[in-house]
Amino acid sequence: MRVDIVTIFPDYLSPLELSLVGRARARGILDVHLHDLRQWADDVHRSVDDAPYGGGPGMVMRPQPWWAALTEIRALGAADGRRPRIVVPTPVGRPFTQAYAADLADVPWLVFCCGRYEGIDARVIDEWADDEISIGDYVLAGGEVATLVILEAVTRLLPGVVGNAESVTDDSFTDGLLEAPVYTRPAVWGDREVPAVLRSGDHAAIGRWRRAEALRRTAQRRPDLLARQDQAAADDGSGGA
Ligand SMILES: NC(=O)c1ccno1
Repeated sequence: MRVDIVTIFPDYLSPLELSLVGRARARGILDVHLHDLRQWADDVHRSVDDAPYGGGPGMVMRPQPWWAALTEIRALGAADGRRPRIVVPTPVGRPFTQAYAADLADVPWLVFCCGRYEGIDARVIDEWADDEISIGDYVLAGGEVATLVILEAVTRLLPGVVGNAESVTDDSFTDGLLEAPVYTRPAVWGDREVPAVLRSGDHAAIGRWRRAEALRRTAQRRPDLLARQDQAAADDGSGGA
């Protein structure tokens, strides 16, 4: 997978050199290119923002640098007919979910546009954005942190990135539920003991316990996920969660 990231703060993306994503890059599974938006700004001051039409607080990112940047980046694929999927992280986007991450993990070329200030001129979004994605109902100072979140969730789904493929398929949300609690040694820690079933060696019972705990946790913390499962089950005629 190729990933291009356009930002006015390339250093904000330095965590992409570390850990899981860093290892995926070192192994050639992920090919990341960072671009400073200012290199495309057409004025001597390399300005990327201007006052908003209609007034209001803050500044808006100008269309010219983004148009030039995305035109040049998209042209990289022209020779062999490749076209990137262009993603804009924004609080007004579609909610990012595990399913969305799985969708993006199948895309060979992603381009992330990291907005700043009050956002990017709407004409850029209208023309260029394939996806506007929100990682949650809150506002960040820019799209860089959201890009890191999205990229980590996507990268761990790429073949060969996570050693034990099962740890990906057993993730929270993969089956629509929150994951069951996890434990490791020692069996007793203070006055707290690991549930006996997990030390029983009875894999069928352990599977039942984990499913029951996942359902309990999901009902307690995210009843909306259960409602979504029930609706999906009703739609395809199978039983509920
Ligand atoms: N909530 C978000 O995804 C976001 C992206 C940029 N600012 O906020």
